[in-house]
Amino acid sequence: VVGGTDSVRGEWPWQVTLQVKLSTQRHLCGGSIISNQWILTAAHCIENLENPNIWRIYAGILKLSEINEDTPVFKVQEIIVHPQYVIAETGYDIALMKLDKPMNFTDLQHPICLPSKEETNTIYTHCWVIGWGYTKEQDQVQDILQKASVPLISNEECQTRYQQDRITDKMICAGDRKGGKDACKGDSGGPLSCKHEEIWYVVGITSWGEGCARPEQPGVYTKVAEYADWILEKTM
Ligand SMILES: O=C1CSc2cc(C(=O)N[C@@H](Cc3ccccc3)C(=O)NCCc3cc(Cl)ccc3-n3cnnn3)ccc2N1
Repeated sequence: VVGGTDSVRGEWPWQVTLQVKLSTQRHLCGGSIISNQWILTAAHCIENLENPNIWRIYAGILKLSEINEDTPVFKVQEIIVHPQYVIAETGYDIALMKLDKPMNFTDLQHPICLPSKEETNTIYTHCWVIGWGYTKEQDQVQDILQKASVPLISNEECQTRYQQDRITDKMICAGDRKGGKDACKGDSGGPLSCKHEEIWYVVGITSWGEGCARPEQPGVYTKVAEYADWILEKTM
């Protein structure tokens, strides 16, 4: 996250770190707890990594350095990638991971609400991008979970910022016109979390953008409300 600050332990209890164990193990993407056995993330995180056995998921984490062999870890039983996904820039950048065992909810790890498809016209005014990603375009993954508040922008304005791409109604954009706050490498798959009438919703999934926090280049997120039916169909 560019332009963010350190989160407090327990501030984003739905945020998980999705890690890949090959010769070494490393944080690759963020994800959101949406039920005791399902994690919501981005389809692009799974590209060429479709084997469920290489994934390790950690919940209730503030600092990546707190993870060690004794840290409770979840393995993945099943990965479901949206069938229409090709690349992030053309949308359908959404995937589900089924945990190998149901998670016990605690103050530090519990789900975020899914927006319902009727809520595709709710005006969210209190949205945050969260992650362990870079804090500038050339950087490294951060130890402490970062947070930055970002304003949602209209698809019409977002389309003017991305003339080479089609900003569809299943995408949602966020960022200040002057730049300065945004997701960046390592944040993708994580939630764009918005508080509405005292309840938090995963309004977006961190997907793509032209650079990080550049002026007039907002972050582009998968609009979760547009996939409510798909998510329920796959997880119920
Ligand atoms: O230990 C390490 C060091 S290197 C490293 C890189 C990445 C990475 O590139 N992630 C990409 C996505 C990705 C995931 C898996 C494989 C390949 C790529 C990302 O987050 N991409 C974020 C995309 C993005 C989204 C928004 Cl909303 C706004 C701006 C951007 N960015 C534009 N340019 N950079 N970020 C993830 C984990 C990593 N772990």
